[in-house]
Amino acid sequence: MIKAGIIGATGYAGAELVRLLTNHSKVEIEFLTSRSFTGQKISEVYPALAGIVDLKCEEIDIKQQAKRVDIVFTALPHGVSMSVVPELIKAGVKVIDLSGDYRYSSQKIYEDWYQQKHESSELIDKAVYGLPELNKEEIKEAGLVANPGCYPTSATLALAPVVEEGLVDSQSIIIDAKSGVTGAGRKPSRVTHFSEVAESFKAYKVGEHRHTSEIEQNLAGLSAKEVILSFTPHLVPMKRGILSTIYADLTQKVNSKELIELYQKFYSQEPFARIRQEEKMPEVKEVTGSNYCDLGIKLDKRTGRLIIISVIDNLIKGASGQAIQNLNLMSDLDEKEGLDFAGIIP
Ligand SMILES: NC(=O)C1=CN([C@@H]2O[C@H](COP(=O)(O)OP(=O)(O)OC[C@H]3O[C@@H](n4cnc5c(N)ncnc54)[C@H](OP(=O)(O)O)[C@@H]3O)[C@@H](O)[C@H]2O)C=CC1
Ligand SMILES: CC(=O)N[C@@H](CCC(=O)OP(=O)(O)O)C(=O)O
Repeated sequence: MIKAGIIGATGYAGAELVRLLTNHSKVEIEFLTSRSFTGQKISEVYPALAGIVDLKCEEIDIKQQAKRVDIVFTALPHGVSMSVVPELIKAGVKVIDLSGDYRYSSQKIYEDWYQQKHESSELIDKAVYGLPELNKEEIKEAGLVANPGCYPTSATLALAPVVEEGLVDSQSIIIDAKSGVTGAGRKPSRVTHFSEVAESFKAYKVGEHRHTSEIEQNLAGLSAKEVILSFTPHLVPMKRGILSTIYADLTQKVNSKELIELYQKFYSQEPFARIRQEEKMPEVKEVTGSNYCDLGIKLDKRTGRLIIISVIDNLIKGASGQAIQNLNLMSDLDEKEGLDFAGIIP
């Protein structure tokens, strides 16, 4: 059995890791950490786990915790992850970090967009970006995986096939994405509490969200040309899910059938990317509770513009499910282990 620890287990991403790992046949959870709930059982924090995982939350103590495990998930806010990851790596433990701290190959881009100094820049070159559909072989060999952000997962999977083929103008891309409120984490805030969010719908960080740079980095790796795009995130009154509507100008004439075939070919070996063939576009509820990213592709015949709809569950394919997919690859297991289930119906 692979022994795993989860640091930041009482947050939404950490708790989702706990929940999903209870169905993983090759992983045993060895420890969980939290500051606010030290000494309490995770099943007291989340009664849904009662009788399934009753481990007590511990304080972070890397020296002794690193000896007990093979792999650690760090589900901490960005800026905090980089204060624990170096010690874990030094202790010889594999790490999957869910924050933004190790997602960038350029320290400067990280510091510009996250507005903070990178405290462990020596690990930037060692970290592998954990998007299995694009980076599988590197992830298999990695000691430190930087799990992607939720919006970048949805947008990158939607655009990768056409950007790689040079079929879209890399400066014409517009990503209009909407997220459920769990994307902002469990910590309460004025922006996310019920009466602020319910029955409303708003754009935020317009023209300046940090995920713009992560998506650009991902697509630049596939494109022969510079990628500069517009990304606007929105908050919608639902708990989970992201729907991205993406627009891009085509560089050459292609028809809908050819586009769908391109996507099917690109993702033919990928168990968690599903391409819609029919007219009906994917909906958030069709992936909620699952690790799938569903993609709908449409050519707007009047404008000749490509429109892509991409849906994921932000806590699963956008965070904890993808982290388990990465663990499977790093551990030479079936990529689908512990994740092979449909979303919740309806
Ligand atoms: N929510 C989502 O949809 C996604 C989240 N992510 C990333 O995953 C990470 C976790 O996110 P999420 O679970 O939503 O966030 P939460 O705010 O829900 O949870 C954060 C966790 O970290 C702990 N924590 C917070 N501050 C500190 C600190 N200074 N020292 C030690 N522990 C701390 C919290 O517990 P306590 O305060 O008790 O210590 C809690 O367990 C973040 O980096 C986030 O950006 C990535 C993709 C999607
Ligand atoms: C709805 C909401 O607030 N979402 C978060 C993104 C969550 C995520 O993926 O963030 P990381 O890059 O920090 O891991 C945000 O916009 O900041």
